[in-house]
Amino acid sequence: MKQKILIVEDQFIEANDIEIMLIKAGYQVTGIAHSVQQALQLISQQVPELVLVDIFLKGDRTGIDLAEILREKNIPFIFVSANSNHEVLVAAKATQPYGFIVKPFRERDLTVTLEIAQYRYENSVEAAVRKEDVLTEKLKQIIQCKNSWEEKMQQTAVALQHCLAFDHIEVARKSEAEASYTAVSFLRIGFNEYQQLGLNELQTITKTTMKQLGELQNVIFPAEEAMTFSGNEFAEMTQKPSMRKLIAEHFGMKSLLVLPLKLSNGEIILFSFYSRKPDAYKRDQLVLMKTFRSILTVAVEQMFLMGRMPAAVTARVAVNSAVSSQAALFPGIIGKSPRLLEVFDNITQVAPADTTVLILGESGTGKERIAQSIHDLSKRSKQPFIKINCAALPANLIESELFGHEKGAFTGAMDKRIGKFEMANKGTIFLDEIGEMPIELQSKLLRVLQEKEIERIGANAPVRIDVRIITATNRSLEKEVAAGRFRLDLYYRLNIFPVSLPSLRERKEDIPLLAEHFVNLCSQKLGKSLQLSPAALDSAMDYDWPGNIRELENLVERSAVIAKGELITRLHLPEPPVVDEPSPSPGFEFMTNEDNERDHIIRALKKCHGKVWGAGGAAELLDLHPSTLNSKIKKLGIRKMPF
Ligand SMILES: Nc1ncnc2c1ncn2[C@@H]1O[C@H](COP(=O)(O)OP(=O)(O)OP(=O)(O)O)[C@@H](O)[C@H]1O
Repeated sequence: MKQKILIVEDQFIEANDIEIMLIKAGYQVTGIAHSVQQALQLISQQVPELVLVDIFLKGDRTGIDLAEILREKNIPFIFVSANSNHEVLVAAKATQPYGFIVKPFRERDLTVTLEIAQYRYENSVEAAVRKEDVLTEKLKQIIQCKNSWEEKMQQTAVALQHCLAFDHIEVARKSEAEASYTAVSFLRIGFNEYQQLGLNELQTITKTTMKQLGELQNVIFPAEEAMTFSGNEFAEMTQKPSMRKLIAEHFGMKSLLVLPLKLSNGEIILFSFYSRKPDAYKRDQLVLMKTFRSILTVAVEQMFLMGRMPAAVTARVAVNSAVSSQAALFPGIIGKSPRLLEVFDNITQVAPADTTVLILGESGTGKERIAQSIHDLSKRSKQPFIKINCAALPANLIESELFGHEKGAFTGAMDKRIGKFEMANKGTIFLDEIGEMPIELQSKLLRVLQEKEIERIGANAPVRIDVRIITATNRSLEKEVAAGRFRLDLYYRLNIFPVSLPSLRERKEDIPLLAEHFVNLCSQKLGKSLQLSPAALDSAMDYDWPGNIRELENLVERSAVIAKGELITRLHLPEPPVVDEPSPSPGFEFMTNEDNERDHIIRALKKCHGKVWGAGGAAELLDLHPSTLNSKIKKLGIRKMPF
């Protein structure tokens, strides 16, 4: 039986059309609402399995307002709208819909969108179940090993990290008889690396006396319910002196999720997860943690039976040999910044499943490396990992490259050829620069995703394949969809599990480690023992890195070759960005289109201080692809000069 669907649409005729399409396709329509209020009324009478929501509705509330309520109620929804401008897409996307369908649409578009929604929903449910299974298994192992209480807690923290990302965790115990908590807490300092923070550490780091710390510990917050605090709520909660305020201020934490566990003897164990991201914890994370509550309670209770939590905790850096290190799991991926750790968390979560992954990030941020890691950490690791760059192939070759061809399928097809998809069978295919895939081919890719079969050009029967798909792009696919260059249904199929890679500018704290790594690689290559001078490192920290890690890697290599001795005293960074002055006002003379375009680009470059790529760059401002802008700069002969 297909899903029960509620239609929320204020245009009578359109609502009617949708209803006819749905019924014809075998869906059950629970009702048609013309406003948010009416929709809520209908939902209170019968909960639908999915809601189709128009964005602009009669009344003062929009479909986006309804979407937020639906998320609260855990009811999946799809937007239906004629308006696909970028701002609306961004606002709609923030509500995490299961699909988006643009009017006017055909019956087939609607049914495909519904199928994708179903697939995505099942995937998210399956992901939650998988996380719970993995956590249960890990907790069992932790209980059985003969470690101390703190070690067990640290291992529990590591296990939880894969379910809920955090930068600091505190586990506190409050017995009925006692007025204050005893707590053990860990600050994340690397992937699977935590520093245990006891009162002694806090005293040193925060320059607070033991007496003051004792007083702060006595400020206890009610802990009956699982709750999240972010944004203003977090700021308000951390106004008055307390341990929470101390942690927030000294470690830069910006949001909190608290999860109280009530043990059978009445004691309360309070898990506090802190994150440096202001919006890390929302309803979804809360729901997920609540589902883990019972398995955590049982596990913590058993850990208690084996050893009490110490009243005063001595601090030390907790390094656990039982957990795999970053170097072992992600060889060659350097960095410890919170943004990169978040990426590692995402990868470890998604790698074991067959879920399709979309890697987003500027050029040179390491998308290919990350794709390789996902493959290496998956159960397909012994099978092929096939990469293909959709931007590097001429449009007329991509199809045969991807799907292969039969002998004589087209002029020049002298032999039968196996395509990349077939080569990747049982393994993983990595489609880089997916945003560049020609629209005609996108429907074929969609078919592979839906039917799990491919057809060689010129063949008369499809071939079944079992391939995990990882894609990557440095473009905004939403913008591509809005511009009609990328299929919305394909976007939803690919965007099941997005992993966003930070630019190097967003994780400058990793530059010293990365620079050292590349210097070591050069030393090996050149048979020297190279070092980077502090001044050269400082210049790297000040630079904007539009080309990200690849640019850093290339610059280190170039500077190493140029360096006279073994000390690299200078990184040969590009000259500060400089651009022409726009042409003087034309007065009564007419300007050509070319002059206008030239001036327009120069103004944009000046506004962005000469930056072309990435966030805040001229390409973004002009809504152009950076390489398109670069070729225009060349073509229009825009020269460099100081500004
Ligand atoms: N975290 C990292 N640590 C060390 N080296 C890295 C890291 N990330 C990327 N690199 C190196 O930087 C270079 C660029 O990485 P990669 O090719 O994966 O980037 P990309 O995002 O796929 O680029 P593009 O979008 O241009 O295809 C590679 O040589 C890669 O090995």
